[in-house]
Amino acid sequence: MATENKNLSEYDKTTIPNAKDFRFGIVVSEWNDTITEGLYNGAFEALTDCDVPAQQIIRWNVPGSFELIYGAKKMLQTQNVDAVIVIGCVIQGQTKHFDFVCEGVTQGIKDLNVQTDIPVIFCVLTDNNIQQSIDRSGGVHGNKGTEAAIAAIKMAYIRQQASIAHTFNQPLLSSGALQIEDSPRKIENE
Ligand SMILES: Nc1c(NC[C@H](O)[C@H](O)[C@H](O)CO)[nH]c(=O)[nH]c1=O
Ligand SMILES: CC(=O)[C@@H](O)COP(=O)(O)O
Repeated sequence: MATENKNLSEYDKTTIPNAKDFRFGIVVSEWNDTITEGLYNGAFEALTDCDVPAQQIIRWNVPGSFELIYGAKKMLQTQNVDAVIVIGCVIQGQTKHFDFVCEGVTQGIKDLNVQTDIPVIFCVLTDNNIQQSIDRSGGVHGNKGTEAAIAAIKMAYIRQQASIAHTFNQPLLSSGALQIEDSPRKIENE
């Protein structure tokens, strides 16, 4: 399904875990800042709508989308957060630079998700033109910042529940609910 068939701002609060105790880092690229500010506002408003206190949302700015990688890495290393959202807008220019920036950021953020324990949510528009960016940052297709905020809450919850499940050696059910048995299973290979 392409974005044009899905409004990025739609979410069902009944399907979203309790986020009031989570802390979120948001790293925002200053390139195409009219777009990235719109994405940030979508993310911030969705987080607060899901009961995340504003004081639990940390924002850092970086020059461009390529710097989102380092900014997110330092956020993870120095801040007590449950998830990080990186926000950028890369728009095709006259050269191949677009390709390298998009690929570099994609791979860099993927690497952070593999190498660290904190989920990093990819809220980077990679558009052919400014109109596509406008449409996806609060325009006709909704706001990708909103989508990213909801993803951040859900991934922070999975991280939290998976940690508890591991501690008690209990299964984490597909619903995301823990199945804590009366007496925790004997830990294998004790
Ligand atoms: N053209 C865009 C860029 N380019 C800048 C790079 O992201 C980076 O800051 C520079 O290469 C220095 O390392 N960045 C965007 O976010 N969006 C663009 O459209
Ligand atoms: C993504 C970019 O770096 C690009 O917008 C820069 O424009 P150009 O390719 O014309 O130098």
